[in-house]
Amino acid sequence: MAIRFVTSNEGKVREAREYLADIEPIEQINYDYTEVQSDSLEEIATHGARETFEALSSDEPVIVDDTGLFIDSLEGFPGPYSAYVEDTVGVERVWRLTSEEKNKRARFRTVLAYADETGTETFEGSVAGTLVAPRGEGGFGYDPIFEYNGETLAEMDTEAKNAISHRGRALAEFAEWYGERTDD
Ligand SMILES: O=c1[nH]c(=O)c2ncn([C@@H]3O[C@H](COP(=O)(O)OP(=O)(O)OP(=O)(O)O)[C@@H](O)[C@H]3O)c2[nH]1
Ligand SMILES: [Mg+2]
Repeated sequence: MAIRFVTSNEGKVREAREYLADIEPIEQINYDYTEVQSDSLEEIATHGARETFEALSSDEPVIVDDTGLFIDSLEGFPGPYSAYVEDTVGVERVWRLTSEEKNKRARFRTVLAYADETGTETFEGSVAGTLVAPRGEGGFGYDPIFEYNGETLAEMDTEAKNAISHRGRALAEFAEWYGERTDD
């Protein structure tokens, strides 16, 4: 049975497909679920997945991915507001905000929520890295300013990014759980 990935972000879908291709087909759908006002990615993703599953008549399970960039020197900003901050001030200015700070550490976190008729489950992944001046053409979002092991996420191909990324780790957890569950 296909899994419906509820998102407007094609980069997320590309990464999920690369990872889950052998498990289930991933179908992208747009559904404007309520983004609850919360500083918890888990709460936002769980509500989104549940609401979407209940609203659509099909039995096919849904997943929602809520991601944030948490910058140490800015007390975790933009965190759950990462999409809003990218759309308003943009990635380049987020870099400039932190370029003067001594501590350039940041962390990406993804919470993936899965919902079907039996309930909702969440899976989490995170990666720590260093903020740098933008480099690379791949990826999306904040990828060009986030360096891991000498390379920005935008300098990696999808497979290399998935192997170390917040989303890749959440997808790995999900795939393990989903595999065990469909075995029996
Ligand atoms: O450098 C990045 N590497 C990533 O792997 C990544 N994943 C998400 N993001 C960005 O973080 C915000 C998440 O917001 P978000 O979870 O609400 O997603 P979104 O609004 O883009 O799509 P949707 O799924 O909500 O429709 C948005 O600004 C995304 O561009 C990333 N940036
Ligand atoms: Mg969003």
